[in-house]
Amino acid sequence: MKIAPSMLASDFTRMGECAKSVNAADWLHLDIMDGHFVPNISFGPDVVKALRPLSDLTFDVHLMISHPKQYIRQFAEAGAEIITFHVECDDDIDETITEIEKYGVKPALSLKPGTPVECLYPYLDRLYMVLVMTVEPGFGGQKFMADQMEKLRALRAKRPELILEVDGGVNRETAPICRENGADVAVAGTAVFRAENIPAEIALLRGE
Ligand SMILES: O=C(CO)[C@@H](O)[C@H](O)COP(=O)(O)O
Repeated sequence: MKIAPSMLASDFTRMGECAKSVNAADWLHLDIMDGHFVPNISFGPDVVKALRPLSDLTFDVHLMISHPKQYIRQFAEAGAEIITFHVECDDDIDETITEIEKYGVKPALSLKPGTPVECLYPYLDRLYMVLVMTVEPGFGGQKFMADQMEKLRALRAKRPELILEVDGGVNRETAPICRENGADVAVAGTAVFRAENIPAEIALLRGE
């Protein structure tokens, strides 16, 4: 399982150093929150752009915003390689996927814990990845929701080749549950950035 540390859990006074500190990981997860789709506000495309030259990891941008379509160009130009947006957003889903594809970025969809997995089915053929939220989006440091694992199993059965990412509450205890249920990538914020030995923690979460 690949590990994508979430910069939301990093020390914002030294984000550059924090991005470099997780170079042993696979992807860098960048949580974008607008204070409307979720109650929290994080950071925007300028921060993604500033971090881009500091890391060779795949930039995995997760848009928790009500109107993703109008911001796709900015995040693509900032260096996003994967852009995930939410099936519950207020924009047209197919049009937003088309906008992501227009910039040569890989499109992904996410869903909140209360949203049935079937809501994603009409779009699966167009997606590179699905991000299954294992907490209510908005804040780091929440408890992992194991009941979301059935979504992973349903998606794997429906589209065996689809990349499946999990996000929220992933730590030493819950990472094995994600692996057992077929997650390809796990986002981990608190577990990675609060670790005493970050590379060792990443290896542990990967299952090495
Ligand atoms: O998108 C989110 C929260 O909305 C996640 O990326 C969390 O930020 C993951 O943080 P931890 O649960 O690992 O602390």
